[in-house]
Amino acid sequence: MSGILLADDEPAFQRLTGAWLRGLGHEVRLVGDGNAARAAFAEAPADCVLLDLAMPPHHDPEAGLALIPAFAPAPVVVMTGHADHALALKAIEAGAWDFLAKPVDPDLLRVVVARAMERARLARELAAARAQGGASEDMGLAGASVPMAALRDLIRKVAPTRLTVLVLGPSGTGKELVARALHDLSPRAGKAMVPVHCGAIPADLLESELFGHLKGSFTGAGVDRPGLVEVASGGTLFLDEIGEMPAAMQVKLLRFLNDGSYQPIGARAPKQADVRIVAATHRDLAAKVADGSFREDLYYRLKGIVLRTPSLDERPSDVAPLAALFLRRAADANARFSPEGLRWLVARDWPGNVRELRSVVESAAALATRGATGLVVDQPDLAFAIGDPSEIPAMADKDAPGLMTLEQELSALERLRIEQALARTGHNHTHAARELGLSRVGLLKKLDRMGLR
Ligand SMILES: Nc1ncnc2c1ncn2[C@@H]1O[C@H](COP(=O)(O)OP(=O)(O)OP(=O)(O)O)[C@@H](O)[C@H]1O
Repeated sequence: MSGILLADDEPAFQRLTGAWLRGLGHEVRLVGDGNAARAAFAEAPADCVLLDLAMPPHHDPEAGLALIPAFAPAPVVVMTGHADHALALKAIEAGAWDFLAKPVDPDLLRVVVARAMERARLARELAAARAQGGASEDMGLAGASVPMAALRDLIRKVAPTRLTVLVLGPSGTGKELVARALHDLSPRAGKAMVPVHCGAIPADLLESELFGHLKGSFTGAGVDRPGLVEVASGGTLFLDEIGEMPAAMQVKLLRFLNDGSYQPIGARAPKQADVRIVAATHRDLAAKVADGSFREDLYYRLKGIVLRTPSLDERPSDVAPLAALFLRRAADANARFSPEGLRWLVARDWPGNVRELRSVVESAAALATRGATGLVVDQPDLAFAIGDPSEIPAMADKDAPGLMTLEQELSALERLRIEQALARTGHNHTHAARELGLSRVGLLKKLDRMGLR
């Protein structure tokens, strides 16, 4: 059984929300308290868990927070009272995937659940691919170009060691996939690989996130919580966006790298963990060292082994095979590009690299027409997916610039900017909203208005 597990103690909310989600085609199981939720999940995991934080038997949000890890690896969406922003933040810190304020807006619920289900689907696909091929020949890193083959060779050499690795390369070039491959090809493959996005966690939470805390060590620390280094024990800790790590944490990380010791917040004695560190950034770390925002000693400690992920314009021969791979994954084995579509893909620049290519191909696959021989993705589908009206024959009229009113032109521009931000951020609404200077809710409203959700 998969689908959604909805845990909430209000019968009316359960009934209405359950019915709404079922109406959207999801399978939904309903439970009314924390213990039942844990038991239901243990019996049959769900793709996504919707969790009210203050349920019987404790009616205590801290107890609700403590439940979250029991649902791993399913994404957990917590539901909190309207004014409970601090609680929502704690829930995210405790590993929740997203949160919804009550009363829950049904449209927001639909989007949040769709995102969570998508994540679960990707995790399943990945697990299936791994189970099929173990560490497959291309290690999940597609591309036959010379730089990619060289990168895979290096990964094969470095993976079995326990050396710290720094992965450098532009955004969207597969740095996280490299970390994953290093882990999967190492003797640590049976243990966890724990990714931490150093830039996404507020500076004052990062220490507790990484090293854990003891109950009562700061306001809100209601229970002892192990840090991610402990969760990753025996495995790999992937520190993404290491360049964003606050200065105070850099010192503590250096100590951990040097002798494997760390101190949970509130603990009297240091602890030890056996963790391999893989760090990554798209930033110029040397420049950060020069301007004083990154510690030189940590930089040299990390820089022992550096792997570089090449941008797509350094390996144009990979564009077509990667696009074909993403299209097969998004649709089916018979899906293909029209010759014009393929030419367009290969001829353009991909500043957002593989992430952008993947997102454009996936959106275009959803828009494309299915003919007798299968799905054919044509150039206008791709141009529309990338949000460039000037490249869509039906919309572009370069000889008649006066045809669009100012309002039409502005809304086309607005749509273009939004679609580009979505493509760049892999359809992450929070990141796209930040990039556009909008609130997440503001962005979602615009997406609704434009029919883009
Ligand atoms: N060589 C590749 N083969 C298949 N998929 C790839 C490849 N490179 C990147 N991708 C896909 O592109 C997307 C971005 O990859 P990833 O998150 O690893 O990039 P990144 O370099 O870590 O980006 P950022 O610096 O923004 O965190 C993911 O969906 C990933 O699966």
